[in-house]
Amino acid sequence: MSHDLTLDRIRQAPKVLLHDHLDGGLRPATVVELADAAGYSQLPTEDPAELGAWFREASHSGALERYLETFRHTVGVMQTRDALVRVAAECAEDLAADGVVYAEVRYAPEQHLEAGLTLDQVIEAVQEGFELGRRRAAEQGRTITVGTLLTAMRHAARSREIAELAVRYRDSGVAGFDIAGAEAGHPPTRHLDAFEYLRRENAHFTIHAGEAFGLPSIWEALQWCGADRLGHGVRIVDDIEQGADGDARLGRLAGYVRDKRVPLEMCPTSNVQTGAAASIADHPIGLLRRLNFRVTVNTDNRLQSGTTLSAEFAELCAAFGYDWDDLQWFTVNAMKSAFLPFDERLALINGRIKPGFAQLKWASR
Ligand SMILES: O=c1[nH]cnc2c1ncn2[C@@H]1O[C@H](CO)[C@@H](O)[C@H]1O
Ligand SMILES: [Zn+2]
Repeated sequence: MSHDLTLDRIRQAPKVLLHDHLDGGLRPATVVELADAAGYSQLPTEDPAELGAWFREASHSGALERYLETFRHTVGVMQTRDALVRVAAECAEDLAADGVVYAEVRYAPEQHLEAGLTLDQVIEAVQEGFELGRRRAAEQGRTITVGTLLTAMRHAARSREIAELAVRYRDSGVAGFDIAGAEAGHPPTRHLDAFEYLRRENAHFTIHAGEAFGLPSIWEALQWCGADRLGHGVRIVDDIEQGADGDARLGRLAGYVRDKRVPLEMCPTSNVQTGAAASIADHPIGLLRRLNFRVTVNTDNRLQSGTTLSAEFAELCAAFGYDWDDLQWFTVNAMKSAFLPFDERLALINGRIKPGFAQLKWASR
């Protein structure tokens, strides 16, 4: 690793985040305060530092299903308008403080109805929170653009309804759609009507696929559902054969993913926690980057992983020796893959990302 790629310097780089869950990114202290306000008594501890450590440990179980159990506490305290506004505002502020200039943050509106909010009220509260956070960040000299992705839970049956909301709110801050939740036993084709509807509406969507389940999940997400991007997609390496000579041979599906430049939303720490990768050093991102797949780097759940986008990059630099050019490559990949109009993507690449990295490279000559 080049010695100047410290966490502090990486924070200064203008970064792009495509895969981050709103209910996986609360500050531990906020979880405690919201639980207190709502009379939620199921937290394992009320000490913020201990709670942060608890989330990291409980999420490091080697299984996605166990990892997802921790969300009962965050979703549990995100049931009122005020809570949703606060969590979204803090999310925008925290991402901006980490140097993120463009983010797409996802959440499942259907999980926030327990205290009587309607789906529309949930979406409007979250949008209001992001606008508040954006303004607070701007007051501190940090410009961030945040879009949201509406997630439908893959074990449930509301995907068509949520997809319709993603279309209805697309001019009010919603950038796209996603499905999440336990992957094994819940193939994306169960939600085909939602995806077909979105395609007819010229809308964008990503699908969590190839995380806890392998190639069939990726194949369905792309060839049956028509996903624009893959959430994780790590298991695409199962379709790549590495010869003793160091040569890689791509199967049909891996070849398709690379040829079509399908964006992979990779989340290294999360993948180690759920067992999708043995360690950061063993993470398929090393191979996929070498083979020039359209790889992007993401946080998934900052609370459960105790991470930030800068920290994910720092880990990758330590494991794979990445330099500023690599970090810029991941960032431009992400910006190119965003669910944002082409002219706005280009403006961020040329107006913020390239000048920002040029400055960092210049300073570390
Ligand atoms: O990595 C993941 N894989 C699959 N589902 C996830 C992951 N991270 C979070 N969620 C699920 O998405 C919901 C909405 O944000 C969360 O409540 C959690 O259940
Ligand atoms: Zn995710």
